[in-house]
Amino acid sequence: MNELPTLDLSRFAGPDRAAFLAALRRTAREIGFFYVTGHGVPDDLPGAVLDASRRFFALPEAEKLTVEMVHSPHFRGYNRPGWELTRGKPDWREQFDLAAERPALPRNGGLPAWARLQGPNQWPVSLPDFQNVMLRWQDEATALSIRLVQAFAAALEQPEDVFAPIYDDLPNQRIKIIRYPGRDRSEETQGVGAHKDSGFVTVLLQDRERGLEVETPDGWIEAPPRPGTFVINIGELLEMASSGYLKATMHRVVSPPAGSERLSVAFFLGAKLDATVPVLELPPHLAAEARGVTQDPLNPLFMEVGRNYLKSRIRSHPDVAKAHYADLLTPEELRATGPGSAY
Ligand SMILES: O=C(O)CCC(=O)C(=O)O
Ligand SMILES: [Fe+2]
Repeated sequence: MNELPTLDLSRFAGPDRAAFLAALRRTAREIGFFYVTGHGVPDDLPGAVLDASRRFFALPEAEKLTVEMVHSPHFRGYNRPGWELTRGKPDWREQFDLAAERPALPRNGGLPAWARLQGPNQWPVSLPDFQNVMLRWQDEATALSIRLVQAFAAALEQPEDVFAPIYDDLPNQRIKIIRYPGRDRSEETQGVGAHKDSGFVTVLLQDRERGLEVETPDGWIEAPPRPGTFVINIGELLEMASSGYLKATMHRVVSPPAGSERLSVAFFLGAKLDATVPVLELPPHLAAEARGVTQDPLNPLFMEVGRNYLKSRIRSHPDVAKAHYADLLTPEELRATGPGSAY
């Protein structure tokens, strides 16, 4: 196999549903990554989201730094290239993170530490349309992701809404707008290091430049942009809930060549922060094919959604952790300085 399969989600509601679910089940178990068509997202939206993203990155650095992530206990805002780490190594991408727009909870209300993740976004003041476009994308991508989660549930012969109790009302959405600057081939090429995503599913919108790579049983393959599609991948939450039937797959981005750049916008659907991941009871013929969850000692997984999510945010953003979660860090973590001070 040297390219990702393409699945037409509109078949989920059509006469062809059983064949669609069989293809989805096989793809989800073997690769965990695919292109989706028939997704129902309005035609104008992907282009508008990419245009707004391009305008954001074109702002003067001083302005981008007014919304730098370190100002936000909720891990929202801008990171300079090199300021996010994957497995302790800097990713060469600048990015802007936003999530569900909700009020911050009181810090000393006896709530668990992950409750600090909820809160408002930071918005760039000189781009008044940016917020509208991004929140519209958040709504559309949430609807698409929930539809996909329903399809995965159906593919595993569960009720479609089996996961609704852990995403209803307050799903944990996140959008990451990303620009990968070009780099000379003699330099490091980590745009973003190999990782799995943590939530239910990820919906990825790519501009024109390639760079995304996906680990398959036959080795790493490229997942170049294809107009009219999104790249979908399964996160660790669905892998845990399905005892490893649905596969959370490693992926990475290689920096584009010097003189070019790559833009992408990733949407992540996570469960409610106060939820615990349920373990589905699979029918025997599917349970026999489930591979079990792979635990990585460098990245322990927790079934409590808020705890798991806060762990990954703290590991990725040591500067934000020091500014807002110092009470959770060890003296050694607190002493470390600068973006490269991985722990
Ligand atoms: O930019 C991309 O294509 C992928 C980004 C990604 O995997 C992530 O941010 O989790
Ligand atoms: Fe990812």
